[in-house]
Amino acid sequence: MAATIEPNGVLIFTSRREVRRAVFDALDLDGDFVLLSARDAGQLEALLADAPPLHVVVVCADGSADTAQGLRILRASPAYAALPIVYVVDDTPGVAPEGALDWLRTGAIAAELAQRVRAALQVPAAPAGPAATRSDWRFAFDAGAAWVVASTPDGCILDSGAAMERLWAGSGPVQGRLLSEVFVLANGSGWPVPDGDAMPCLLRRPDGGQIGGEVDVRHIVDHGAHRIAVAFRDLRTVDVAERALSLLAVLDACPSDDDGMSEAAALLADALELDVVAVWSALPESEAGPEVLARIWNGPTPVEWPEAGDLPLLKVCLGGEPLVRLGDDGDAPLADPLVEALGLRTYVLLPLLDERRSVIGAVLAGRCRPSNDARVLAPALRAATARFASALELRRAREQGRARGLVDTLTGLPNRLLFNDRLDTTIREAERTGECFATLLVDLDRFKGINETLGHAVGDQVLTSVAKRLRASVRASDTVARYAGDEFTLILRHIIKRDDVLRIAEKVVQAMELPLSLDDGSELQATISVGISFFPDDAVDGELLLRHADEAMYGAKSLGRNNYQIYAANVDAAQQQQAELKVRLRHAVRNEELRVFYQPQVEAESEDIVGMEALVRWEHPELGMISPGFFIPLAEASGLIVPIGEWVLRTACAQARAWEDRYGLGLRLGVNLSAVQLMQPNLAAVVANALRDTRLEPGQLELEVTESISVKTVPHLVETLDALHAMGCRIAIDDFGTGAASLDYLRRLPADRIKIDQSFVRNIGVDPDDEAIVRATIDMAHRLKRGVVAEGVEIEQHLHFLRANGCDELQGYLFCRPLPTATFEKLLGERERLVSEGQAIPA
Ligand SMILES: Nc1nc2c(ncn2[C@@H]2O[C@@H]3COP(=O)(O)O[C@H]4[C@@H](O)[C@H](n5cnc6c(=O)[nH]c(N)nc65)O[C@@H]4COP(=O)(O)O[C@H]3[C@H]2O)c(=O)[nH]1
Repeated sequence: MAATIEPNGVLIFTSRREVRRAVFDALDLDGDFVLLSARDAGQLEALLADAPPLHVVVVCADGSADTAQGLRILRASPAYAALPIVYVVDDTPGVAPEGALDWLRTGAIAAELAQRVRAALQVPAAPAGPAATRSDWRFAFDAGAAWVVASTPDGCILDSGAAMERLWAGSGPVQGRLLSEVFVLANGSGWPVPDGDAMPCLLRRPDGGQIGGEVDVRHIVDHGAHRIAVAFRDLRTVDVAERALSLLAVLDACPSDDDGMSEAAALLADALELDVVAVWSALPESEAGPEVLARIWNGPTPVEWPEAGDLPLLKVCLGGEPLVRLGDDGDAPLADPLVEALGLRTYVLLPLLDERRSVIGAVLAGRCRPSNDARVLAPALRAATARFASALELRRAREQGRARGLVDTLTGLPNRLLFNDRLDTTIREAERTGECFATLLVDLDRFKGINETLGHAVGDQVLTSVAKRLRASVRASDTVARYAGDEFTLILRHIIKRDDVLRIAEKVVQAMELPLSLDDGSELQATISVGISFFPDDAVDGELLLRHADEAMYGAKSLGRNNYQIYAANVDAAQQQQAELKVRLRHAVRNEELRVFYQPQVEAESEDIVGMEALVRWEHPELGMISPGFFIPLAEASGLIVPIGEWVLRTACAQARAWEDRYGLGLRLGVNLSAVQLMQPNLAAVVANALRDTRLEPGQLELEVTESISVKTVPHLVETLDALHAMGCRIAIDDFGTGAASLDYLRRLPADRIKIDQSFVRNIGVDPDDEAIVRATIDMAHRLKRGVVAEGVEIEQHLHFLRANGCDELQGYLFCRPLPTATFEKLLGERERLVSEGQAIPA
């Protein structure tokens, strides 16, 4: 008989619930580990008293007194003193926790922890006492930096990283040298210097070679000894394009008003070490002459600026000609009072062009010394110029009056210019916050025909009504703009799941279903085609996002109009893959490739588990775990959802019964029913058989019916659900609030509970409209004597809001992700253990 391999005991010690949860999720997938957790030193002590077999400890190095106390308890126990510890540290660089065998940042738990714990298991137990291993200096620096560590105060280099060895290569060991021999600080300071970042510095090699760069310096304590850690960044590797791009990103963060323009000019001057940056606006039709909008002068002495109208170079540039002078060589420059007054030896004067390529201003960048960095200067300035030009155009539009310039007079919606500005702002924010959003391009089908046959007045009425319906289909925080003629553009913010956007797109298309009423009392049926692209998946710049949405919109048109399509980089390939998967899915049940995961639902006040939702997964042999969000629609389209749904129901009921027999908690089991299943005349019999065969109490089974299923499209929906209800099963309305008929649903269906859709929960703290919907939904459900579960509870803020507003139960990543059967079982086991010990129940 093969020997069974005992799982390794891993102790997780942290008071931070989100870290505990992440560690649990990362380690508890394959059953290799038995996990124990302690939140504080007291709990740790109680746990160790039972002498559980432990092999590795994962500790969150939060610097707290309680963590230090816990570590002392661990080290004081002879059985555990030599256990390897893997530390989890926050994402900012810090100092190595004493005695760390290994460490990782919190952000890397999911990707790296299991591997590091396995590696730690291979390390022979170290003798108790302070670690004698070589220190790991990655704590002090970003990964990949070329670092050295020196003693203090003499600055003798004791240790160095691989990147440093590479820079030093072929020149003997760097250890033993003095910091002052190796690093020459540009400001002339001698070593040691205080802590600091990005200090310009030369790395001097014994072969005489010098490398220009920067150093970050940290004074750290390692095992009680004071050290200086120095990280060197080789600036030779900074590529031209990268510098231009990062400059552009900085400039982009400036607002597009006059202050923003001065801010951008100052940033440009700093980044490129320019002595002067000036921006002029010049309207071709204006008699007033060029107007200075921003003027940065970093030159040695104050100067008197000549009148803009008297500058020959500016005049040439405003005529559309760029002027570049990078040193004293070449033809004698055109005499210019400004160049002379400022003493410029290097300058670039570029025209600013609007979208129609008309000159609307000029930008001057210059230095009082010759330049040898034209490769950086030219592209960086070109990038900056585009930014100044669009700010200038926007400013001009604002000057012309908000009503005329930025808002479309017919529909009252933002126009193209304002939309582009909002899109840029949204991109900048999203880059900072990591938010995902969608861009929709909406085109009226056959609008040209309406305009030509019924006249422009009717065309205008159609556009106005469509604008109103679009505005009404989305949230107040979303943008709807009239982009051009019959084209509208939308930005849908804070998107987590693509499905959320598809739902809104569906709503937008459906919003046109009712005919539009015209002024003369007649009616007209309009339809629209919608293209969707996603930031950042499809593109990270506004122009490309719109281009992709446009392509998708043409895809919708070619599919017969009156529908929406998502941008797909390669539509054919995606369709081909779907067709192949459909074939494969046919055999998934037989091949035992489907799995049921379970996600706990907890009582809002106590956070104790009261139920679970069964969620199917497809473990494709080559593609790995496939989400139901992807394959359930395929299964529905091919009718395969009927056998798959029945398999999920039977598997989950049998499991719920087994847990009931073992733990007796009366947990409720939620199982999703799709519209196709609800259309089967024998559904009630299928459910009854599953309950009979598995011996699960009908009252423990909750069938979840999504709100998007329409009473109209599923014949006998009410009767079917009534029959299931009469059997004793509970009915929950899933995704509540996302459809058009929420109230109607509640009144007509025998629902016991509603599940607030996660798109609303996610916007708690983000969108007051959605908060109001959540509050109203809870209130309405309670008035109608229905229970409420909130889905997608991810952060403490969601929890507090939902609790404060009386939501009964909660489900979401904050408490637990959907878990495979074995892991869920461990969760129940852990709960039982804590309850039997009289301890608080794990959240
Ligand atoms: N972002 C986020 N998501 C959270 C959080 N908590 C739970 N979720 C996810 O939200 C979904 C909840 O299920 P659903 O609304 O019924 O939505 C389900 C359901 O409509 C469908 N589905 C899953 N299993 C079945 C099934 O057996 N039969 C049918 N007909 N549909 C199923 O697929 C959908 C997606 O399932 P999953 O991918 O498992 O996604 C699950 C779950 O993993 C959270 O805090 N944040």
